[in-house]
Amino acid sequence: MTVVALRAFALDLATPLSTAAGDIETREGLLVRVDLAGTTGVGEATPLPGWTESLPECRAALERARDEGTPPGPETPAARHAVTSAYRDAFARRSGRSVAATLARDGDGADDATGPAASSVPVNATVSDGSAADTVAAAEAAVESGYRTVKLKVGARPVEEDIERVRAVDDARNASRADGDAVTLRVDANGAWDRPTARRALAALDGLVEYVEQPLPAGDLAGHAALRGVGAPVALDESLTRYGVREVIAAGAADAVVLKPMALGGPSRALAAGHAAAHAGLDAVVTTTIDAAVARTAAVHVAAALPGGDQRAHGLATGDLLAEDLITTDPVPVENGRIAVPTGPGIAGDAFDELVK
Ligand SMILES: O=C(O)CCC(=O)c1ccccc1C(=O)O
Ligand SMILES: [Mg+2]
Repeated sequence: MTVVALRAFALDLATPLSTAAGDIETREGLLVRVDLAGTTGVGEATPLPGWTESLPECRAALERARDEGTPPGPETPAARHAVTSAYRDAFARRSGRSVAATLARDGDGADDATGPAASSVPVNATVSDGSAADTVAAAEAAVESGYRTVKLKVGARPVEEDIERVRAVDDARNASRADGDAVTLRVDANGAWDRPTARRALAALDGLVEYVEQPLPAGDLAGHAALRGVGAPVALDESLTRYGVREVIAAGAADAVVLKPMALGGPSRALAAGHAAAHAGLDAVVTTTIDAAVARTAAVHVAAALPGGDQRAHGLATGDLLAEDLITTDPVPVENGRIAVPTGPGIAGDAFDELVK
């Protein structure tokens, strides 16, 4: 397999995503085209410092891959994501199957046969930090458009205000809920809290939210282990990226894990982490780092290939956070809170080929 072309892109968000770790306003990255014995594959690197290498480091790794044939290593996960997902694309296209079909078939070894990939996956709406009124309005709009899981960014304001925000959304969901039409809430603190604050939040949010994502800083595995059972379940995202799934499992630090293929080095690695989590009895959710269409679509295939991937909402509804995307027709639009998994060969057939010549 050879990297034959690179192309840089930059995309603004429609409105900045406001989180406890700062605002995300723009996403820049590179598209990669590979050749696998005459078959084309396209992949995307959209680095996000804090989660991955920087853009210059990513570009340098991809230029080395193109010019010297050196595969990007674990220190440049976004570059590795681009090359390995392009390879998955080409490999699947060669056999006329979708990436999800090839991933589900490959599994994580023979003992991990997981059955066919899901044909669609549920996704959560992603709601920025904001006032209680703005948060309720955004959550209601999401539910109105069909989402059944809503994730609120928390940790950017005093914890009592965040608890009030969640209670306000809960009140609204109970007031408007028709029978059998439950709405699930989850929150993401992006590592903002200290241990006492996290204890307070998890106790107060018990029964209100499905889980609290990354309540404590990434490095505090022991703190997360001690938080389990205090109240709402714990999901780890930044810690998973930093330590890997095996250390998180060994530390007993999480009830669920959040898998970002861009930060983990590509679809196959993200899927392997999901299998390891499932073996240990942990739920796994796939999300983007607010990627462009190629990586977002690749991540949908990963979610579809996970055991139980069609059960729990994934953080893949991030396309609408962008003001514009690489192509005008979204291959993975959200409809009624779900994304249909593309069935054509590869990530999305030849939909991306024109983008990187
Ligand atoms: O999970 C989602 O709903 C969307 C993805 C998301 O929140 C995110 C996007 C970019 C960087 C970090 C994160 C995060 O999950 O912390
Ligand atoms: Mg997160």
